[in-house]
Amino acid sequence: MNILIDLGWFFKQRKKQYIIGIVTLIFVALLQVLPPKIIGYIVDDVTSGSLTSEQLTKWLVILAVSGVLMYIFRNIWRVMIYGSSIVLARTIRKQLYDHFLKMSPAFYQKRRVGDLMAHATNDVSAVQQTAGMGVLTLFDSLSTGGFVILTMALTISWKLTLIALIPIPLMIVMTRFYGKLLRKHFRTAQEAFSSMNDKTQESISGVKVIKTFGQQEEDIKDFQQLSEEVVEKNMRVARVDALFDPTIGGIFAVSTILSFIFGTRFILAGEMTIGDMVAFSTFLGLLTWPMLAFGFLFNIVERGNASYTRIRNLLSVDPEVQDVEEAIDERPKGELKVDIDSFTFPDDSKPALQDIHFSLKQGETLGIVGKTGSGKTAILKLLLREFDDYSGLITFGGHSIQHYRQQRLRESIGYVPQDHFLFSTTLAENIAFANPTVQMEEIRLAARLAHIDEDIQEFSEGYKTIVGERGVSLSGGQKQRISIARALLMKPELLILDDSLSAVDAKTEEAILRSLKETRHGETTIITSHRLSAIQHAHNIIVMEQGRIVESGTHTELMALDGAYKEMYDLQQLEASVEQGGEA
Ligand SMILES: Nc1ncnc2c1ncn2[C@@H]1O[C@H](COP(=O)(O)OP(=O)(O)OP(=O)(O)O)[C@@H](O)[C@H]1O
Repeated sequence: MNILIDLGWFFKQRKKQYIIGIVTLIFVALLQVLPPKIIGYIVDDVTSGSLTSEQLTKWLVILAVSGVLMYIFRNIWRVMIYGSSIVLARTIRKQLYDHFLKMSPAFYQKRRVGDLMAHATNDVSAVQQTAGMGVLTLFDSLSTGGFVILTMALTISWKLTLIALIPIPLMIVMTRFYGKLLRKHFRTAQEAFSSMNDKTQESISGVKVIKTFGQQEEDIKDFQQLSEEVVEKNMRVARVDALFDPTIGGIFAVSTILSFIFGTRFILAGEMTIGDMVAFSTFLGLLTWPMLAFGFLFNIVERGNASYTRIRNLLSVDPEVQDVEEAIDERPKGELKVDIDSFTFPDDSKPALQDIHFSLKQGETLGIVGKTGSGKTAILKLLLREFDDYSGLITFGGHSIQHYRQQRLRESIGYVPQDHFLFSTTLAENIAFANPTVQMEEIRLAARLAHIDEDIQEFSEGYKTIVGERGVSLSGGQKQRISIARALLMKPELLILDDSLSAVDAKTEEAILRSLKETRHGETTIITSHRLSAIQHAHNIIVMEQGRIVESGTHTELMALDGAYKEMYDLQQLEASVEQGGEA
């Protein structure tokens, strides 16, 4: 029952609705007691031959009125209690969503998307059940059961009532035991569901790779195996589930047998009338639901418990990167100074960056080059505050980047990542992602600067063309340029192109770089690239090797050094001339 206490914060929020719901529920329970009592009276009056038509009408009117009231009250409690449980699901889903958005990439590196989705769907619905059906069954079983038992004891025979209740403690013990078992199995079933969810997500996202490598059959086998596990673990849950009803039914049967044996004796002894016995057995029938509900209650509550524990475990993970107290609430602007002594990725053993020192005045362009895995993106990740755990200091506009509100820092940086992500919406909305209210003219201007406007005009619906599964498929270069337009639209103080021109041809690359140079006068730019043509005109270029800066300077200075940069340059020139020769 812990979960009902753990959800106390929500019950407090919806106090009014729950009170109305529970009070009407209790009224219904009270009203339910009337019909058997009335039937008992009618039976006795019929047996004694004293029933008048007036009396019969009176009883029938009472029955009809209580029926109408029960109809109204049942409706009210459903709206109040079930309605609140839907609000709870929405609240928890929002808590999870807010939490997901607060978390840094390190969090996602450790967790699987399918698992996170399972938390936001299956687990939330199990908790919703607890706040709806769970609360209902708790109060319904207690109030209906309580009133029925009290009426039986006080108006018919307390002795027979006690006899009928003899097997109840056994029922409580058994349902508690099943409840514990159920919680354990339900948790493992939810974990299996998470894994299957994850597999489905991964297979659908990676379907092209799976097909290209002819791995469909293997993938189907993997999926089947996970699916089998889900079935097997849910079967365990179902097996425990299946124990509740027969146990309760069995115990109820014992109660009925006991009350018939002893009821007949009491009638023969003159302690009870036949009408009393008829009423008593109807009351016993009314106890079926509270008893079953009691079983349901354990069932629902234990599922809710397991799911709420999973959700709370997830919510209790603090974001690695957080705003400091009284963080600067302004967009940083000005000189960028990077002094990183050392940085190691979480769970990694050797540093990814060491002794990285450079500065960049406002309006300047920095080029970062180096072999794959040399640490170019790692520097950018620290600038974006994806990780805070490094020794050294990065300042932007004279303050440590860790002293700005993260939101402000991110607003001032237009980051075009290597792996582009476009949403399944229109091209215009994809470009205006960071500022959805922006005018179409500005969207087009950004697209023109990124040299994607012409391509977009060629699509049948222009800027309204939908991207992704439901719409047009874009080439790698087109996606890159849309991502660049998206970043440019933010009018960032610092534009970062992380190898973002790799999929466009040399001519388009040059045109984009020229537009950037012409339009971004006072703003700073960082470009990482394998292709030296992209950074050749930068004010400063750093050459990375195994997480360290091995050379730095302008293109001319670096060429004069005759080191790693010159070697890369010569190699790329050679490649270019071979390609040209090949084409000729
Ligand atoms: N999240 C991470 N966790 C652990 N190690 C990482 C992580 N990201 C990158 N690395 C490692 O850090 C090193 C530097 O990677 P980085 O992505 O900065 O290289 P890069 O120069 O940008 O390469 P590329 O040009 O291929 O993008 C690599 O050895 C890489 O394996």
